[in-house]
Amino acid sequence: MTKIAICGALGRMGKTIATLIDEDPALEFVGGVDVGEGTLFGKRVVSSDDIDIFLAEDKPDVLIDFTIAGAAVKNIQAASKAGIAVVVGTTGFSEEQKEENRNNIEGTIPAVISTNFSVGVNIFWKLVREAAKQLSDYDIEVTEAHHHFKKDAPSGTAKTILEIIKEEAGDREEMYGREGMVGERGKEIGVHVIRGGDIVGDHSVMFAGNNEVIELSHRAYDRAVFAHGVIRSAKWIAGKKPGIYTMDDVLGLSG
Ligand SMILES: NC(=O)C1=CN([C@@H]2O[C@H](COP(=O)(O)OP(=O)(O)OC[C@H]3O[C@@H](n4cnc5c(N)ncnc54)[C@H](O)[C@@H]3O)[C@@H](O)[C@H]2O)C=CC1
Ligand SMILES: O=C(O)C1=N[C@H](C(=O)O)C[C@H](O)C1
Repeated sequence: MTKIAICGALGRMGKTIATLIDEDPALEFVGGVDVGEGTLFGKRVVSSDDIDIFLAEDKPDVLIDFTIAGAAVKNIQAASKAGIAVVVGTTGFSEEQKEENRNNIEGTIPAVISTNFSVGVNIFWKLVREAAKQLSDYDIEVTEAHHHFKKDAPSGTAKTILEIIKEEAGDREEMYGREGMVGERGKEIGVHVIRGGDIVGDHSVMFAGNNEVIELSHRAYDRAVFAHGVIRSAKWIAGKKPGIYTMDDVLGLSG
């Protein structure tokens, strides 16, 4: 039985993940951490100030983090001190925060970190990579849409898409929206962010050439698609060697 705790337990993703853990006979939900205290599936959710004592007392095998970037850095540090594996879905990290996470993880604990835990998105990224490689001279535009509560922009998934395109189609400037006399299009990647309603998560990449357009897109209809990937990762990471792993490792798609 793998014991799991969740940081951000009372949030949208936290509750979705806890529901799947509760239904899984191979997993035990031991409780969580959030800004305020509470309960979830009969287990305590403690204040983030008490994370060290919570980890020492409840001893999860895996700590899952879906919070905000600044909080996630501290939570990963706490897991590292306690020697607990982590699965991190939080997005919006700065380069400095990513470096801090690497320092806390490498050589100390195993971690799966992904900007998107949906299996579909992980395959979508591979399709984007192939298209960017083959159509490196086409004009490329990335669009993402999310619910109106989302704090970071562009989404972590869109940032991963931008990294992939730059790796395959050459380093290009990002152009966030366009307004006024913008002149002829340059060697850039247009980036467009939509926020509204309860959109779970849409991403699309357009490759526009002469007389043809190819568009690849992914739409999540339910947060359960992310949560299922998180559960798969939590089962996979328990007992692994220290280091940072990706969903490619979890899904056996590396190499
Ligand atoms: N990688 C992936 O597949 C996915 C990533 N996300 C990311 O996960 C994060 C959370 O998303 P949602 O659940 O929609 O947000 P949310 O706002 O519903 O939940 C975040 C929770 O974290 C709590 N929190 C804030 N500071 C904390 C701290 N110091 N310690 C513990 N808890 C703290 C908040 O009170 C809240 O309950 C975002 O960064 C989002 O982009 C969301 C969906 C999928
Ligand atoms: O905040 C969200 O909701 C989501 N965040 C992730 C991101 O920033 O890419 C993944 C998903 O799109 C939902």
